[in-house]
Amino acid sequence: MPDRSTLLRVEHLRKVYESANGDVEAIGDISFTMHAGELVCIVGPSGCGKTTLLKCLAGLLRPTDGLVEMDGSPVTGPSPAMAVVFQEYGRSLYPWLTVRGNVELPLRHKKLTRAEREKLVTDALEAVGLAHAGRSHPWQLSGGMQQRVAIARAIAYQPEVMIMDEPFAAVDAQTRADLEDLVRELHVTRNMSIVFVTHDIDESVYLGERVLVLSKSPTWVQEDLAIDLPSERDQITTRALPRFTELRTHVYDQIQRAKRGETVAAPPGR
Ligand SMILES: Nc1ncnc2c1ncn2[C@@H]1O[C@H](COP(=O)(O)OP(=O)(O)OP(=O)(O)O)[C@@H](O)[C@H]1O
Repeated sequence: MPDRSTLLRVEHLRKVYESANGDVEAIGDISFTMHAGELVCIVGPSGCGKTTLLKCLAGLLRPTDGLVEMDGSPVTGPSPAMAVVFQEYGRSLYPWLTVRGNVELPLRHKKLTRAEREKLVTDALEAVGLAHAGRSHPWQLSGGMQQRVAIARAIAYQPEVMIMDEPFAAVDAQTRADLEDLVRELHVTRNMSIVFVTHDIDESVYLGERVLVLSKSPTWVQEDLAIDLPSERDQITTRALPRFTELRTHVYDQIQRAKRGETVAAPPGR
């Protein structure tokens, strides 16, 4: 049985950017919790504050108000319990290091023996199907393979939660499908807890056990939708299920409402 204890708690999170041209209230009031072993997707209209939310979760940005808690402790900065995978894999990998070197780099901050580091790197590269590519350099690999390296680096770090910000937006459709299946596999076989931000509605329904639909900015959680599809998913049969169509139509409709600024449920505390 997966552990369903509370892993991440977000309470009345608010973020206002201050700038010379005036303040921008990106996040209005967001609250939700996530259990260990869950895969939660976050979608919303363009510019609604998805990246801002993710940066607050990862401790890369300080909220204006509210609380992010990981395992019951406030997140006040980047935490070893979290690993972030960004869309721009090209910029997140070091071209002068080999694939193994890139995956190993963050582990140097952990108190591990060389043998332990080697084992974690080998295991992570196997998990993403790149056991054969350890001696290559990132620039010798396709975009999809480079993103696999970035995912391997996150896995090797053994975070309690992997946070992914539109990680497949820059790859072609076939590669994207393969990478989606990799994320499902990591979640199912390794019980990995994953927060996955995407602008792609079908992707959110295909991957998630829950989909949080955000309102337009200043953002709140317009809907927290349970995705009641079978845990075993594949690109052809799952996407052909009538329930898949119902769920993606529902999320699409919610996002259209969000864009129009229609209040579907009362924003908490507003
Ligand atoms: N550093 C900043 N200073 C001022 N305003 C900002 C800053 N970063 C983001 N914003 C504003 O905050 C709001 C939310 O931006 P954010 O990038 O978090 O949204 P997003 O949903 O990730 O966008 P996209 O759909 O384009 O990926 C937008 O109005 C944006 O212009």
